[in-house]
Amino acid sequence: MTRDLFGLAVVPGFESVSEIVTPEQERALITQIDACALEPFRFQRWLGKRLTASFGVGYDFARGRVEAADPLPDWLLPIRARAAAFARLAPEALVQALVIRYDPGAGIGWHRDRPVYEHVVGLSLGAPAILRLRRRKPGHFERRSAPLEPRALYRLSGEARHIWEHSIVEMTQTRWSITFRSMADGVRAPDPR
Ligand SMILES: O=C(O)CCC(=O)C(=O)O
Ligand SMILES: [Fe+2]
Repeated sequence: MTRDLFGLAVVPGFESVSEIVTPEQERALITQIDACALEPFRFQRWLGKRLTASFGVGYDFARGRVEAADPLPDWLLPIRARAAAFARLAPEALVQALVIRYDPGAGIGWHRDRPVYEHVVGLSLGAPAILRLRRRKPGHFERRSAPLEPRALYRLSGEARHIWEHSIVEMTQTRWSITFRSMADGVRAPDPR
């Protein structure tokens, strides 16, 4: 369990593990992500600054449903295996991989991941970032934050996944991430493309 400076658990259900890949592997992963057909995150007329590509399963925000995406490329499979081991899941349960590049000025606003997914496991690459967490309390938000170190995996489950919202402030240096997700109980992954 990740703890803050005062030794408190950041939020139950947030866990991380450092140095899951070497700096050489990190560079190779970044090269692979940059070679993907990255597109700005779009929602209706809103255009996000972060660049993304989905594998396995995509999400159509306009229709509010999952859609088929290209299968996971081979270079993602060893990382998915490690992410699954960390989260104590079968690798095949992590049906989605979302790769993101946050150039300077790009971040991600407050949200909880879509309820069609259950487990969320992410690998951070490039510049370090802070994952901000908040949950609504009467009249205020309770807030926490957790470091996202490059080459570290983190996991959101339980309370951190379902109750708290998370966000990342606009980056000043480039960060890349790979987020794996499983489908929620009773939600079928679309047939692969
Ligand atoms: O970049 C990250 O590590 C987090 C991305 C995220 O929160 C999301 O895609 O839902
Ligand atoms: Fe998220």
